[in-house]
Amino acid sequence: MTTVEEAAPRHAARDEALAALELAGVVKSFGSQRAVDAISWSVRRGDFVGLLGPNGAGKTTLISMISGLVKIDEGKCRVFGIDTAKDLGKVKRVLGVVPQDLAIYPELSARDNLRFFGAMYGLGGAELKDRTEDALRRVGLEDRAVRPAAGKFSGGQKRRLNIAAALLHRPEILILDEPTVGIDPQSRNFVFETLRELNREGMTIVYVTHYMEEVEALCRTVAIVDHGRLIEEGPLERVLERHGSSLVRLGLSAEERQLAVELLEQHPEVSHRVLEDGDLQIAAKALPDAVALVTRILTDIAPSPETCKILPPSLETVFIELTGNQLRDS
Ligand SMILES: Nc1ncnc2c1ncn2[C@@H]1O[C@H](COP(=O)(O)OP(=O)(O)OP(=O)(O)O)[C@@H](O)[C@H]1O
Repeated sequence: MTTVEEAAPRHAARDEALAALELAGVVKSFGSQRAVDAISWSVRRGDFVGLLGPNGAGKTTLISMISGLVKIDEGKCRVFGIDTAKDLGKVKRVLGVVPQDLAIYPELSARDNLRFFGAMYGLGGAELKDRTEDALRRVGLEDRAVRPAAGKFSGGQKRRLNIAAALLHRPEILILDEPTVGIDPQSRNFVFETLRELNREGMTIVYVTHYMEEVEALCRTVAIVDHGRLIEEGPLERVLERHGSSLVRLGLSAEERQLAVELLEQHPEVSHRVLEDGDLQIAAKALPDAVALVTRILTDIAPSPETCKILPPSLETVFIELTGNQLRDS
């Protein structure tokens, strides 16, 4: 039997300069809706990238195109230089995907699940045994290898098993779609540590989520999608520097808001915007600028606002500044 390593594309391992992932003008429509709208994006080899966006932004569609589950309407996708439209078989040997939906057999033990998935990748004998045990160790399920059946696992344990299944063929790039939705804190920590370890060993990781704090905790690079478009990307620190304003949100009456807007219009050093819910949002690169104006609003115009919220620069304020919305459903 040909092992996965024997069959892996040698050029992918040789050429260090190759991007792990390259998308060029990728489009996917469902009926009249463009779920993915001309996304061009590149992921460096060895990077740990957070792909961040609200529900419905197009994240799952995008990764389904990368893994060949969904056909690309327009554009090109390459994984380590291999075109997914031309040679999906080779792509699958270097790509691991952990889907949002669990793909495990509930009546089988964790070990038997992994042996089954490993056999599907063409693994067998001692190699399959070693890799199964390694995958169980990495996700912290060694003591649950035999009992109970996977169907009796907690939600977090099932997700960890799902991750283990994607590691068996030792992919060079791993894409995880919302791997921590609905899991307990212990499993979440395990998932985080597993991913950090894999990345330290050189695996490129794309972590898809709508939890900004997870991207801040884990990733070096961030890509933000909204309404099917890539609206920002780059090293986390640089993105925070570029857009990470301090924000103040004030809940005011219509009359107070009108007076506050008139005051703010005289101060171009801070930007302002009336949000969909009627709150007034004030953004400034330098927090003292915002505080000085907010203090004037609170003393002269609205001594008792309904709400007053201050947000220091974070991915949340980046997202709000870029889209005018909070990350929905987060
Ligand atoms: N098979 C499909 N048929 C029709 N519309 C679809 C299909 N798959 C996705 N969509 C639509 O495309 C848009 C993007 O969906 P997608 O699942 O890619 O977003 P997402 O960012 O992954 O969101 P979530 O975090 O909720 O999974 C949504 O409006 C969704 O309803």
